[in-house]
This record gives sequence, C-alpha cells and structure tokens, in this order.
Amino acid sequence: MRFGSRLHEAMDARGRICVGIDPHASLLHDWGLDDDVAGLERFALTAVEAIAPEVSVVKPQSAFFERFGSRGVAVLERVIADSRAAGALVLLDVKRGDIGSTSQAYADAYLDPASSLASDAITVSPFLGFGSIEPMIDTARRHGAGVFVLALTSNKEGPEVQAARTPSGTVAGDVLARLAELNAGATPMGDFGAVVGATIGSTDEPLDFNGPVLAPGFGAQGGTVADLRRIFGGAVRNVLPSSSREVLAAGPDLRALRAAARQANEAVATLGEA
Ligand SMILES: O=c1ccn([C@@H]2O[C@H](COP(=O)(O)O)[C@@H](O)[C@H]2O)c(=O)[nH]1
Repeated sequence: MRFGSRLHEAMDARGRICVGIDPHASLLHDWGLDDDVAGLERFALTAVEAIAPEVSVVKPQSAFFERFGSRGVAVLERVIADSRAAGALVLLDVKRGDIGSTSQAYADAYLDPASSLASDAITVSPFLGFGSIEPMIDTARRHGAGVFVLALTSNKEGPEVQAARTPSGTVAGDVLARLAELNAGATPMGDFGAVVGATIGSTDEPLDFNGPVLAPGFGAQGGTVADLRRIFGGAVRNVLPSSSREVLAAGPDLRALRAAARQANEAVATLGEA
C-alpha cells in the first residue's frame, strides 16, 4: 500500500501525534545514563518499547545516533526495526539533499527495503533545487514509501532562505506547489509531505497540497494546539504534530513515557474535527 494511504490509516487507528526519538546528551544524563553507546541504546530502546505501540509515527533523529559512529547507527537500525515491529510507521529525520546522483545513494540507503536503515519515510532538503531530490521521490514511489520536504521550518533562521522571492512567489511557496503537483488526484492523500513548523506563527503560503504535513516544534519549542489551528486552518486534517523532548523528558519510567505519549496524542486529537 502507498505511504499516504498507510499514514492515513495509522492516524485513524492510533492518532496523529508523531513522537521523536532524540537521544540528547542532556536527556541521557536526566535518565541516569552515560553519554556513550550503551546509554544511547538503553535510552532509545526504552523509548521505543514505551512509545511505538501507542502512536502512528515514530521519528528517530539520525544525528543523535550518528554522533556515536557505526555503533550508534547500529542502534538506529534497532530503533527502526523495533518501532515497525510494534506497528508504528518510521519517519527517519535525516534531512538529506545533494546533487541528483548522490541523492540516489541516499534514497538507496533510507528507502530501499533491502537496506537495514529502510524507513517508511524520510525528511529531505530541497535547497539544492527541487529537481535534485527527484531520485528520492522516484525511489519512494517505487517502494511505497514517503518523503517529507523542508518548506517552512521551525527554526527562526528558516525565513532567510524559505521566504526569499522567486519569479513565481517564494522558495517555500515553490516547494509547496511542486508537492501539490506530485500529490494531485491521490486519495485519501498523497505520499509527498512538507515540513512546516508549529512555531512559524502564520503564513500566507497555501498549505492544502493534498499531502501530509510534519509539524515539528510542538511542545519543547513552544508550538501549541492553538498555533496549529491558526497556521493550518482548513488544511489541519493532514497535519502530524511532532514532539520529541517534551515526551522523552517523562522517562526513564516506561509507564510515565507511555502516559506522556498518550497525553500528547490526546492533546491533538481534536485537530481533524471541524
Ligand atoms: O523544522 C524542523 C524540522 C525538523 N525538526 C526536528 O524535529 C525535532 C524537534 O524536537 P523537539 O525536542 O520536539 O523540539 C528535532 O529532531 C529537530 O531536528 C525541527 O525541530 N524543526
């Protein structure tokens, strides 16, 4: 089944919160763990055991695993496998983007089921030009996976690039228009999403592009349910608010972590209603 259909089903069955697995050094410390590979493994697998059976989407942040080299990446492979075994979709946050031939290698690494890092979807950067990410889009399409393209990111520096004027509007607006073309006619929604931060305040860009929207910045970065309603308006039904630190701070107790994930899910449950 295509990614957009799988995501739609998962959101219906398990709710719309996406929980990030971000093993920050400070969180490892707060959990009483050392900032080493053993601490990383304990942290990440505990979080997955508590959270993955509860939510529709788990979003491991690759950077926090890569910082431990190949042994950290091996833990990431376990996180992906265990999350999927628990019934969650895995959106791997890697924000890759390069010239087309290198983008193909990234696509093979993260979207080809033959890879040990294969995920249901990944985040990608279009800032080398939208055409440069086409190998990732084509590979996703071939394997029933998804791609989330950075558009209006949650960090305050984002507008320097994303609000820049182009002949047809803005950089972000052009990304959203390309996504609308890719998702045209798909039901219940397309496979190609955007990343739009829950912290951006408001935007005039059209967010109804018939695809999923990852909205990071909900929780620890200050984004609220009211912000999501204001930013997305009628397009809010396809929004996946994403929260990492706010949920993970409830650990290391499994029940407390699970309760935090449920609470985050409940907080955004009404977003799809009129
Ligand atoms: O615009 C973006 C894109 C990605 N992120 C990532 O999401 C999480 C946010 O973590 P919190 O602890 O909930 O703040 C993190 O992995 C970021 O790299 C983002 O924040 N904004």
